[in-house]
Amino acid sequence: MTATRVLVLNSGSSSVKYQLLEMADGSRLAAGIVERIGEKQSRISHSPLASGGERRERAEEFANHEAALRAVSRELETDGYGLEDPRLAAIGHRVVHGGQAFTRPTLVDDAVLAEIERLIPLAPLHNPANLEGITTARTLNPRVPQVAVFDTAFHTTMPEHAARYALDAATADEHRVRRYGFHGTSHAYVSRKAAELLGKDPSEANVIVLHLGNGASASAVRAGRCVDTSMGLTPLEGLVMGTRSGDVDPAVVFHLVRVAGMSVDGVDELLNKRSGLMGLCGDNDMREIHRRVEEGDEAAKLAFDVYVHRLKKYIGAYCAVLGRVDAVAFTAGVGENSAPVRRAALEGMEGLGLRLDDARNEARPQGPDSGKPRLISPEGARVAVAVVPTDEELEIAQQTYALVSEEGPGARR
Ligand SMILES: Nc1ncnc2c1ncn2[C@@H]1O[C@H](COP(=O)(O)OP(=O)(O)O)[C@@H](O)[C@H]1O
Ligand SMILES: CC(=O)OP(=O)(O)O
Ligand SMILES: [Mg+2]
Repeated sequence: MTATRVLVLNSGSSSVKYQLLEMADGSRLAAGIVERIGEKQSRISHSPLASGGERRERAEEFANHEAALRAVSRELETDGYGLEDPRLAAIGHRVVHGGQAFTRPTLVDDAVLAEIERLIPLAPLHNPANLEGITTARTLNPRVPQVAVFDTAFHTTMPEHAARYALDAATADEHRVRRYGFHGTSHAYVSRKAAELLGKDPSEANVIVLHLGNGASASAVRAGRCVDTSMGLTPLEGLVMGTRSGDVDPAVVFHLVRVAGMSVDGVDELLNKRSGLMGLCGDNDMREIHRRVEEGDEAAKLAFDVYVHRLKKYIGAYCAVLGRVDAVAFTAGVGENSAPVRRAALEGMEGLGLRLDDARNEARPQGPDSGKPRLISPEGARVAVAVVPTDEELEIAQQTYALVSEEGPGARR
């Protein structure tokens, strides 16, 4: 029996999203999410897609990622897709921080695990969860290859002048302080899809990708290679996010420590978890912010305006970095669904060739078209503006499968 299936695990700080894909035809066999890991009301929601069976949802206390993954394994087993299934070719894991060491998908061994662990200080919210996902998956099936696909990998092509902070060089080198960038799997996938939508080869297209989810980042992609991105040493720099501040004057930190008497950990927590949209108006969900703006809520309006102003600045910056822009692609939860954010972000940018067709921007394609990339700029616009739904799980599965197919049975350990 040939092994043609890939299980993808995306372990976040408090959730695990997973998908089982059949690579022979690209179909999804099962998918689900475990949420609120470590809390009393954690829950699992599992959809057996291939059989068309009902979604199964259940509340259960999952103390950690190991318990969550064991539950995922049991759900898959119930559908006849146990982790011991010989049709499983590999398990692909999203790993957020790969530092400079990892520039491509990598077969996991003890040395790879040690390096992911060494990078924890640079991604304290994400890498520990990714590690626990990998070690648990290895325990559940020690024979199937485990592949790590890094958020940072796509950004390793950034030129040194974009990756460097203007800091004392010896200190920066000693402590690996540089800009790494994140969400790379999404930026890679979406920039390629945007080129395809224009009927171009990725090597011919310059694309600005705006990945606007809970975490948010922008990238400038020239001829299929990333040349700049908004996240830096950690996923805190750049755009305004759900709970993260994005760019601030670094002296804000000294001020809060020296004058406000906060601890360094306190400031870290403030900037990562109590800032962004949440900090400005008490809500991190863009849908809720739209609702409050409609009602005339001023704090929500200010949060929306700060979010959009930052976004606009990065779009302008990346027009300058790229010189010629073929497409601007909006993606992830906010980018794919919020017509008001897209409209406000591009307002007044006609001078840069950026225009929207309002009817296209407001349209909400249903059914099989809902997941497809679509243009929202008018016919004949100098720069194409597009909504391109991201699919990090599919991209991780394809990169994982390509690696184990290349390596052949020797990849098995
Ligand atoms: N219809 C919508 N309008 C505006 N924002 C939306 C809509 N649907 C989802 N979102 C926003 O998308 C965000 C989550 O994006 P997502 O890409 O799923 O995040 P992540 O994968 O980082 O958890 C939330 O802030 C949510 O408010
Ligand atoms: C790197 C990052 O910010 O990831 P997420 O958006 O999943 O939090
Ligand atoms: Mg996401």
